Amino acid sequence: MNYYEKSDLAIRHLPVAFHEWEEKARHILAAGPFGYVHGGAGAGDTMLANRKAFDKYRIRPRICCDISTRDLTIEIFGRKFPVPFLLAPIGVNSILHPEGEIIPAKVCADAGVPYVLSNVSSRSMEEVADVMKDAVRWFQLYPPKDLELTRSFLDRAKKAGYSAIVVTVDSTMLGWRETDLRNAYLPFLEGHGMGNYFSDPVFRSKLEQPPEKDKKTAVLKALSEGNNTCFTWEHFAEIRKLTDLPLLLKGMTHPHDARLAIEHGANGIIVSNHGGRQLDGAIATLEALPEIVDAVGGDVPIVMDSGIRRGADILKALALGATAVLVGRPYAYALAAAGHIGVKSVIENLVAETEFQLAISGRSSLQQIDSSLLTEIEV
Ligand SMILES: Cc1cc2nc3c(=O)[nH]c(=O)nc-3n(C[C@H](O)[C@H](O)[C@H](O)COP(=O)(O)O)c2cc1C
Ligand SMILES: CCCCCCC(=O)C(=O)O
Repeated sequence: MNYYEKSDLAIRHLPVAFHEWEEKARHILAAGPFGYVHGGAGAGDTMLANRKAFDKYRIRPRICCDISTRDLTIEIFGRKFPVPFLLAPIGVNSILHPEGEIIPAKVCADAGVPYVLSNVSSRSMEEVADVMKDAVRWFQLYPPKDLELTRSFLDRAKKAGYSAIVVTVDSTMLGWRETDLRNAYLPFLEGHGMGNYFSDPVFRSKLEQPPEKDKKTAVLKALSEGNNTCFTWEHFAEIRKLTDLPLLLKGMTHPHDARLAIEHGANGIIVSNHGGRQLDGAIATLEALPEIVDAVGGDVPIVMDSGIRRGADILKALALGATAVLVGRPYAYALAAAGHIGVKSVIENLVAETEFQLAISGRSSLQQIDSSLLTEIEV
């Protein structure tokens, strides 16, 4: 995208930076939904640490390099993606916009950016797949306690064209979220985020009454499946046996867990602390990344998230060894504030800014990004 196209966006008075989208969303949303997206666990220390970690690194540009062509493509599981980011799984999008996950799915499909659909999406995985046509999509799974239900989710995802499964393991118990406690707000209890459960034949077969007749019991049953506090490596190995799709394990910050994930059949790992929403006081993901990169030794792709807000963040994560990153809250705020045009604008700006940053750092392709891009400073 060039400056003239960008000025077209400016004419429409759309926000540009993350904090502007955040403020727009704060004004548009009621306290409950806004607090749910915005909040972190406990004192919010980890959420803050995720951002501060990026300040420890500065980009040291090279000069007099030919940057007349720029290549932002990456490859994961044999597929080429146009940019080094995917949209993170964010559940309950109906608290942000009536069309819910349909909007980010459509925008991703148009832009060629892969979309990771949440297990607790408001819309079913089939509805989302329908609007994405042939575009790349992954499905995120909160491993249910019930193996038959797990199999059903995995089979449905494969049938609906999802090409990888992201198993999130850092939220088998929801974090201590003080904003939500203060607001007495949990979107699931209002029926949000049940698109995949309520449309699932196995899930429905376990209910005495269908969700249409007894929603409260169905919601509580779904939540109890997802609150899978017994989950261990043995269960992950079971999931491995249930699908031939590539499996990524999301929610780790320890290098030993990265190795264990690979030993138990993971094809990729996602370094994440859930945007600081789960374990307050936990290590920032950018701080955890280098040790994990060492431990993995190039065996599988490493995706990283938590705190990615702009192009410089993406380049820093890649320079420290990530293959790609996930973008979370930025698109959630844009969805709430401006729907389709909002999410589209966030993606377009991120692509454009990443390309500018790459070029002005003296590199013409992501293959040239390594630790020599960065210098660590005292903060
Ligand atoms: C409102 C909200 C809902 C989320 N829902 C999910 C989810 O359903 N599944 C999941 O694996 N991660 C979920 N996440 C975590 C994101 O995938 C991602 O790890 C996080 O947003 C990254 O942090 P950041 O948004 O601060 O960059 C959610 C995050 C937010 C903010
Ligand atoms: C078993 C349901 C857990 C949903 C967690 C949603 C989420 O990831 C978040 O709010 O963060």
